[in-house]
Amino acid sequence: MADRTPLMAGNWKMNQDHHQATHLVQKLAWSLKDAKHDFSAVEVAVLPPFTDLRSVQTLVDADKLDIRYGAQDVSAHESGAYTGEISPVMLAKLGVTYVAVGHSERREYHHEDEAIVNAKIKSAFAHGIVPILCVGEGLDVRKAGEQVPHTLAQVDGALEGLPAEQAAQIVIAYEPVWAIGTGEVATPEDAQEVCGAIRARLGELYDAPLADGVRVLYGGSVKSGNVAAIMAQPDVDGALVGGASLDAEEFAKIARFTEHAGA
Ligand SMILES: O=C[C@H](O)COP(=O)(O)O
Repeated sequence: MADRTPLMAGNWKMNQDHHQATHLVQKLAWSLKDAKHDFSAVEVAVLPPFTDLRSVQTLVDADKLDIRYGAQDVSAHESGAYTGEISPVMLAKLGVTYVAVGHSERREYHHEDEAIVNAKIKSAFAHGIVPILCVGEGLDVRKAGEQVPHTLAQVDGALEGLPAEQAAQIVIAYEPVWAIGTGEVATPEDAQEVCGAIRARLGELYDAPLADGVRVLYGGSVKSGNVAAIMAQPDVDGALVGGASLDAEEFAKIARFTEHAGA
């Protein structure tokens, strides 16, 4: 198995103004420093709202923090008459490493389909930003036992036409919609079933060594108390954390999941 560095990414969603963002990142950095966190062993990233990114960049640069940061969405276009959208060129200038693409809240409230997700992934890569592709099923699909084919269809659509050198860098987050913000965490076996299927599909679409190197995250009500069991699964390489990432100490504990296995 490839040596995949786990990634813990905090998706703040529409929370925290730019002053609060600075405090939250500072507190997270302190918590991780106190714990002597090894960022080469577990990577830590935050995805604040667009309006916070400049403040986070300034703090990370000034304090030389090892915390990475990213955006929650990106336009498929570089510039032009797209009111309200944010260009990948602008994000690259802000030093973002990652961008979430196709989050279920974007799919639901902004009607993003596979073609848009695919275009946004290509737009991010064209400017050196690594997409965190979000996929996952709703409750109806889960009840019908169709979670794997549903999620793989999303993966197929999102990756269409993506060259292997880009696919090799992508991060894919499996987030069952019924487990997001509900406290309903999927069992570790549920997470493994779909994360393993995603990796197998990458092997079919590209090749096994490429699939072996791609990080597949789980997201949905991840907390310090359940992260270790999820991370023990062979095809889960990290977590996309929503609510719990707004609490610096809790998110630091999630990043330090190896310390509280069995908690
Ligand atoms: O992007 C993060 C996911 O939507 C999970 O959110 P949550 O941890 O609040 O359930």
